[in-house]
Amino acid sequence: MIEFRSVTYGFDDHAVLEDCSLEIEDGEFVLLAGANGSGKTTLLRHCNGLLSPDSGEVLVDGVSVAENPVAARTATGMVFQHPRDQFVAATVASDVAFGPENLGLPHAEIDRRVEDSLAAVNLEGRGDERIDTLSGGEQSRVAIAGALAMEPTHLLLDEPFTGLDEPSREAVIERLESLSSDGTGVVLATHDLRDVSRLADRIVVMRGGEILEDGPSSRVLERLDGLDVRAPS
Ligand SMILES: Nc1ncnc2c1ncn2[C@@H]1O[C@H](COP(=O)(O)OP(=O)(O)OP(=O)(O)O)[C@@H](O)[C@H]1O
Repeated sequence: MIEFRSVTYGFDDHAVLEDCSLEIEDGEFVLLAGANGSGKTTLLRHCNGLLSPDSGEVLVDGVSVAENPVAARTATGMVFQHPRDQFVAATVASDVAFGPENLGLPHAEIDRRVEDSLAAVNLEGRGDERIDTLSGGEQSRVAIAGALAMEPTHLLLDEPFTGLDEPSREAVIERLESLSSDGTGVVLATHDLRDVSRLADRIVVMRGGEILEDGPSSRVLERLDGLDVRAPS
């Protein structure tokens, strides 16, 4: 479980998160919705210790992220909005393998995870390519594969569909759907709820650093007017 307890956070003097409290159960599929600048990315970055609250606390599986960021990072696989920020190796397969290698897994298991994760994002057979020769959308898919390969309890994705073409978007949605039905928790930050709202158990809407709505998808979808979120048509 991921728990935010009264989390407040600011950049300089500018408050970005205000008293955010949220509990995300294992296996839940949660859409974190909100306009640009509403605080979604900032909230997600607290789950793995990239940011620490000015006040309040974030816990993953009952353990404070501030006290044990390594445990939090193992349990929560994060896909950043700008994938270039997260690459650590030169080629596709070596980047995707990096996380599982750090977990000390056997080679055969690492190879299996790399292969499965690349297939999930339509990049099978492209493991030897250099990341800096890929398009932006392909790089996004490598970043998603890297998080999938960690087989985390919760997968956290920040606007993962930006720049993806339709087949890749569909492949990723399909993969999220199957991961979710296999019990992986998914938290997907987006301002565009098309295609994904049907997958979610719950929608949390942020505005101005506050949690404005939090409830079952069907109920929240009826309350999106004026929240600058693109609703499913
Ligand atoms: N490094 C930073 N320094 C100063 N202010 C920042 C920084 N990162 C984010 N902010 C500010 O925090 C607020 C929330 O930003 P955040 O990126 O969390 O929003 P978001 O909902 O994820 O938006 P988007 O959909 O555009 O990614 C914005 O006002 C933004 O300008």
